[in-house]
Amino acid sequence: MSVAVRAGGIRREFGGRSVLGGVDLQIRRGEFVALLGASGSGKTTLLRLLAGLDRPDAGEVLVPRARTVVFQEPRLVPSLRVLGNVALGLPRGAATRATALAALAEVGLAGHARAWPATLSGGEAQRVALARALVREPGLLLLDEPFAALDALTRLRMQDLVADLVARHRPAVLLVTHDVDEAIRLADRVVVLGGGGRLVLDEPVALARPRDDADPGFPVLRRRLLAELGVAPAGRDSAA
Ligand SMILES: Nc1ncnc2c1ncn2[C@@H]1O[C@H](COP(=O)(O)OP(=O)(O)OP(=O)(O)O)[C@@H](O)[C@H]1O
Repeated sequence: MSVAVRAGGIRREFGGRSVLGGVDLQIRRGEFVALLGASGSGKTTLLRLLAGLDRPDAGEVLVPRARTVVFQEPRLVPSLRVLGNVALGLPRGAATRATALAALAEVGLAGHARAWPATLSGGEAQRVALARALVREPGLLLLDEPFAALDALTRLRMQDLVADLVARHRPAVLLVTHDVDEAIRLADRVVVLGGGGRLVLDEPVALARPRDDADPGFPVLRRRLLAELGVAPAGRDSAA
């Protein structure tokens, strides 16, 4: 399978302080990679470099031309209705309207096309942000803790929705998350960014889908990742 993302020797420092100390990361087309790491380890910095929102001090970043980012907050334009937000930046016309409506239907919000962002719940607004990202058929979808602000039940539903959408559209995905279970549930591979701003673990997730922690492999991988993150002593099953 061909490569969608090729990042090699990526370095980034801020004010003389090294944040990324030489990151090498490849993501194949259609592959879902979750990025874990302690707070401040540089996850968002790496995501921003792949998004083209920032430039590395050294190293090479090759990414698909079509990239979209979904952030922790939905970042909808309050003065545009839901449909206008999904179609924002696309050529106006019947074809765009039809694809934007189809994207809204995919996230279960076909009935909200004419609603204003202020009237949406947090989960609904984030689903609009997902529709806006997917309507562009990106080769690379970058998700920066997109479910972190949602309640636990909504978060689980959103994870299922993202799994479905990604299976259908097959973009390469980089998901930044603090949630080890979320990473295991969704990703084909989990990578961990360590203290020196380098990837210290790159682990395939070889569990059958749909995934849940009744699979004996789930807690084994959870323990391994938590130990790598320094969150829990190896041997404990429960998530942090
Ligand atoms: N534009 C910037 N200017 C100065 N420092 C920055 C900038 N962007 C990031 N940093 C610093 O780089 C470090 C890594 O930040 P980053 O947001 O990438 O970490 P993170 O792993 O995503 O953290 P978290 O999990 O808490 O969101 C932090 O110390 C942060 O203060």
